[in-house]
Amino acid sequence: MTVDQPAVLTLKNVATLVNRNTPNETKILKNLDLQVFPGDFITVIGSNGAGKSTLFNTISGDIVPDEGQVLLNGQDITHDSVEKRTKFLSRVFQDPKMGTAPRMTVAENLLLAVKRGQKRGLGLRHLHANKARFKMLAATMGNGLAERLDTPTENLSGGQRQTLSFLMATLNRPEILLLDEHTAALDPKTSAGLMEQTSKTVAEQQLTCLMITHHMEDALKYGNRLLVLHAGKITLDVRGEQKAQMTKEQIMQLFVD
Ligand SMILES: Nc1ncnc2c1ncn2[C@@H]1O[C@H](COP(=O)(O)OP(=O)(O)OP(=O)(O)O)[C@@H](O)[C@H]1O
Repeated sequence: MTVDQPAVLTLKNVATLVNRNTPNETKILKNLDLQVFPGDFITVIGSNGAGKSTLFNTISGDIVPDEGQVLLNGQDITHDSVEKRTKFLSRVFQDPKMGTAPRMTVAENLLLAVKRGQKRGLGLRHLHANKARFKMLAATMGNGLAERLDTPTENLSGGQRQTLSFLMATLNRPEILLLDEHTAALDPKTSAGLMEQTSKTVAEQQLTCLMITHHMEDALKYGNRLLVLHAGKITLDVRGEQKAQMTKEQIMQLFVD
């Protein structure tokens, strides 16, 4: 992470309303400002309903904010569609079923990920040419995925499927990677394995990444920066040594307060 470089992603005074112009109108994100710098690995925590998913939906383009702007490398992308943003942004969701096409094999899914954002698509005939690379990539995950390249993803375990989603999301080195509780649906051992792999990939590729988690330990252990969201506002934003010094108890206290 380099704060002396210009921000990759900027949220300027972003506000999101629901039930607009009704008596139930509520502001979810409350004029939020955020600058994400190249190589930032930000863990995002907050109680249920704090606005974490709304924040990610705003970054991904699923939600257009009612006020404020979203900028990528200084360019206004506030009104750019989700599809347009897939050129620079990848997201992995909590549900292992979300990131992959179930009837397609592991290799075919990986080919889809390679094709993403390219003007001219790669035909399935390119599968063979990419097989060796896919096998090598899958082998780095160390969970048997490399032996299942020709298996439809619906026949994979949840852990393997989520690992594949993660691989697909990082294959083309996205400028921004959003991890939306991506290990929450996995058993503790599998979850820990994917978290280690995540940390390794983010470091190796020097990715800029935001990760929502409800695991305090993971929020503290991983990343260079920690955000706490509460009632639509960022109530804590620490990085580097300051983050490293934080304890679980201090974070819990923030939630109580
Ligand atoms: N379309 C909507 N209509 C009404 N309220 C909404 C809508 N979308 C979100 N909310 C409310 O906005 C608040 C923030 O929701 P959001 O899903 O962003 O929180 P979160 O921090 O991701 O929560 P969780 O940890 O439970 O996933 C919640 O109180 C939620 O009920």
